[in-house]
Amino acid sequence: MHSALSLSFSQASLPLPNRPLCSLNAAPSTPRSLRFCGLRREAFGFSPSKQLTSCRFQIHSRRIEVSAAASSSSSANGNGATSKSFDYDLVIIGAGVGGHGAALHAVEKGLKTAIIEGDVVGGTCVNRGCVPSKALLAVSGRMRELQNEHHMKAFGLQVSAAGYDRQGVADHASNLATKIRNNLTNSMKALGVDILTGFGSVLGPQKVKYGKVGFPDNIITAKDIIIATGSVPFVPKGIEVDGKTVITSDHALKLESVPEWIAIVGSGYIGLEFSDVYTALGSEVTFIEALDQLMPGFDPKISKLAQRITPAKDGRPVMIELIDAKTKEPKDTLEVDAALIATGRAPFTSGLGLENINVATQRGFIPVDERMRVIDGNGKLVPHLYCIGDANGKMMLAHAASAQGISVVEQVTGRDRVLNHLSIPAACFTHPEISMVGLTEPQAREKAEKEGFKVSIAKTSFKANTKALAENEGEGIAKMIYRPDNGEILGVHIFGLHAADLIHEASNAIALGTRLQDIKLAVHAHPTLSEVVDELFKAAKVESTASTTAQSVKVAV
Ligand SMILES: Cc1cc2nc3c(=O)[nH]c(=O)nc-3n(C[C@H](O)[C@H](O)[C@H](O)COP(=O)(O)OP(=O)(O)OC[C@H]3O[C@@H](n4cnc5c(N)ncnc54)[C@H](O)[C@@H]3O)c2cc1C
Ligand SMILES: NC(=O)c1ccc[n+]([C@@H]2O[C@H](COP(=O)([O-])OP(=O)(O)OC[C@H]3O[C@@H](n4cnc5c(N)ncnc54)[C@H](O)[C@@H]3O)[C@@H](O)[C@H]2O)c1
Repeated sequence: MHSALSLSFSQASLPLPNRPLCSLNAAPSTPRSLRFCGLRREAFGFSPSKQLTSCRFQIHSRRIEVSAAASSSSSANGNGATSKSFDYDLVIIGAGVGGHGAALHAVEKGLKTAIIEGDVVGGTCVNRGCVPSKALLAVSGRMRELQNEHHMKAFGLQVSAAGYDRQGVADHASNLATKIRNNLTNSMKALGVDILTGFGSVLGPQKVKYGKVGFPDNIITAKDIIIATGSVPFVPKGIEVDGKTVITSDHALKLESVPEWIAIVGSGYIGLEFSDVYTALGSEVTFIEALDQLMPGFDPKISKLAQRITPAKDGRPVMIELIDAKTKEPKDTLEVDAALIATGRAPFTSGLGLENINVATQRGFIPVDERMRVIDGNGKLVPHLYCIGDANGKMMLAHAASAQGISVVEQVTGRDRVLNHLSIPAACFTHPEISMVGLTEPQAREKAEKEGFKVSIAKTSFKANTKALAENEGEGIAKMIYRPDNGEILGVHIFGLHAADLIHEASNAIALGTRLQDIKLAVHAHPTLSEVVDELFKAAKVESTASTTAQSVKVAV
């Protein structure tokens, strides 16, 4: 498998420590225009700016700061009584979406639960991730539509020049983050989860301390402990982030400026979503990607299509070779107004006291088994200790963190549950959206070759979908990879209007083991976008000897 695929969307996106920018060699077969030592320029939007400012790089490391004195809220109704020997049944370190999901489920299961937070409730997703970025993307979607005269005319609409107030857009993002943060906090308080403020660490088996620097530590015991400490932006060595001209997503989400020309280093989720925002607000965006293709984690068909229609004002993406792959000679210097470093996320696991329980991290990630149980330095499971979310690196997505938390609570309350990560959907909220679940085609073919089964592909487009056409959004495709011998869905990839919502029919089918020969008989309302997925299922050619879901798969109840 090509190394690019190891950074798959459906797998952990490992940051690449100590990897200098542009240090990767492209595959020898790569065409000349793509042969660069991992550095490629792709300009979308306006033609290159003439007036450019050099970026200065400085090293900056980020630490979570304890924001408030250690305190505990009183336990209200709903939070169960613990067994006598422990302060709590469950203590969670980190109140991001993973910790929050686990806490709510724990209370539902009757566990006396506490959650320790060293910064603000909601973690990355709510404060510096999913939530504010989707608010910015909601604005970029509308801007795109209003700016697209052709699109508007096709509806018979006339719109005068669209404009925006930068601070107003920024406020929309920060207001939404505040609102969701309050919702999260209130939901835990209402159920009686004790929210303990301070930096938490593991003192020993079933023992945790938390507190603020300079204050005495609070020590609590728990029958089970979940580490859910998340991640921070990963910045490759040698790049200095100043928060103004060289920024990470933490800064970009505040939208303190809209640079005329911005280089985005890394073409993963963050790079793509911010390119959507910046281009809609008038910036020229240039991608710099270390691997030999843009969007290396996506199914190749989808990434090709997405690149082709990434909005470009002049319709011509510019591609410039910067460094020779073989000689490593610099070919060009890129001078831009700002650079967004979107090269992955690093786990935030330092200071957790892992040495007290003989746990060694792997590139910062906490090693866990398929049940999120922490593995120690001797390869043994640490009793009563779990790690969920970005900190274990299995799948750096908000809903994956939460689902892992729920699966841990299920286990500690006596119901064994192994989460199928191949059934967890992912979506990139660009315009149009991109979504996926399961394997990409190259991954599926590799697996098929190893395990000796056949792979088939079904494709449909949005072009014939009535709802999409009514919206003048006929550009888009859906692709499914499946086994013709038994009707198993291996992967689904959608690119088009509301792709992020459409993927769930496929992800639920994978999670429940539903086979194509059954789901293709299900009925979809007309006219809806979900008919795109219906068509995809109906297009599958499953061998007549394949048994139905009920006979072939045991669905857990
Ligand atoms: C720009 C951006 C956009 C994103 N968009 C999406 C999206 O649209 N959809 C999606 O699914 N995912 C998205 N993600 C990813 C998502 O935010 C993460 O996968 C998710 O937040 C991980 O949740 P978590 O609970 O593991 O960690 P986090 O959300 O990072 O939370 C960890 C919490 O633990 C606290 N903490 C850390 N150490 C300690 C300690 N020792 N003691 C006490 N507290 C501690 C932190 O302060 C933090 O509050 C996005 C990420 C970014 C950066
Ligand atoms: N919509 C969403 O669900 C969403 C949105 C944003 C972020 N996220 C999550 O946040 C995580 C971080 O996102 P991300 O986009 O930073 O990471 P990513 O892993 O998705 O993409 C990083 C990209 O940077 C490239 N890269 C790495 N080092 C480089 C270097 N030195 N020079 C040039 N390119 C380099 C990689 O090849 C890769 O293409 C992701 O794992 C994702 O799960 C999810």
